[in-house]
Amino acid sequence: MSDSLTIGFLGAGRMATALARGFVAAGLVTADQLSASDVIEDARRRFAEETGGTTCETNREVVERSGVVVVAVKPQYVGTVLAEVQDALGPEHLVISIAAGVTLESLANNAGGERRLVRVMPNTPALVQAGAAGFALGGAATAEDGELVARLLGSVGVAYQVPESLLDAVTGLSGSGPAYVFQIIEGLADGGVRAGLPRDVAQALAAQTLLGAARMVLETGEHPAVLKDAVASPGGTTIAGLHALERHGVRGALIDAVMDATCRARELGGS
Ligand SMILES: NC(=O)C1=CN([C@@H]2O[C@H](COP(=O)(O)OP(=O)(O)OC[C@H]3O[C@@H](n4cnc5c(N)ncnc54)[C@H](OP(=O)(O)O)[C@@H]3O)[C@@H](O)[C@H]2O)C=CC1
Ligand SMILES: O=C(O)[C@@H]1CCC=N1
Repeated sequence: MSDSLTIGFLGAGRMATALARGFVAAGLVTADQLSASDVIEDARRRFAEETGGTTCETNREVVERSGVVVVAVKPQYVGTVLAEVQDALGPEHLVISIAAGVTLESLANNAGGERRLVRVMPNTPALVQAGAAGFALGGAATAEDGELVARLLGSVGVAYQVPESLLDAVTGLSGSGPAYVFQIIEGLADGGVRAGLPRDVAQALAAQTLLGAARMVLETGEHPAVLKDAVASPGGTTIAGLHALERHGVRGALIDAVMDATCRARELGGS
């Protein structure tokens, strides 16, 4: 933990709260090093309750209290928020935007080209230290800024530095991905209930199965197809289930989901 690290969120919504809670749970900061502003009083109250951080009435106040300023409003409000705080931002600030699609160029236009800017795409599992994020540094960001961002995101999951051109793909895959997986868990649990299991048991088995399978991919380093083949006995149950998934085009649906979300991120960024 660094006592001098102060992190302020402009926008105290779901992603800001997930990151802030994750940073505290990881021991990276204590609650008194966090602050957030939001136009919605309820969002400020929830941020304070869930993170223990300070909430401010204005975005400027957050900027004045913070070394790291995280822009966590919806993409369409990023320009307005940055323009509002532009003259409170100085060389002492590292500005991190987590907004889908919003480019470093657009951030620089609104925050000032000389500002140290980093574009990040996190995801909500940061809340439970299982986040997956990508980031790209703006022109004025230093190598130390990159290290700090890697440390921040690394404290709540994994983080990859990528060329900015790939951040929309990161958004379509891991930024939006938790929602796809929640839908898959819901569907598996429904299947379990359909087959006669109690709902709570079905949901726990579904979620644990995803967790276990994901850990096997990460920890064995095997190709998922190899691990899949090891589950499927000849003429057995698994190949019957896999056949159903193939009939319904599950892999194609997932590829489409990532591509559609990536395209939407590009649209949000104006390209
Ligand atoms: N949720 C997720 O899983 C992820 C989100 N992101 C990105 O994070 C950003 C925030 O998303 P999310 O947390 O889901 O959104 P939320 O709507 O939960 O949070 C954004 C908050 O900012 C408030 N806000 C709007 N305008 C201002 C303003 N001028 N000053 C201060 N606060 C303001 C919002 O109010 P209002 O509702 O009126 O807008 C809202 O409470 C987005 O840009 C999104 O692309 C990135 C990765 C994952
Ligand atoms: O749905 C969205 O636009 C945001 C960005 C990635 C996840 N949630």
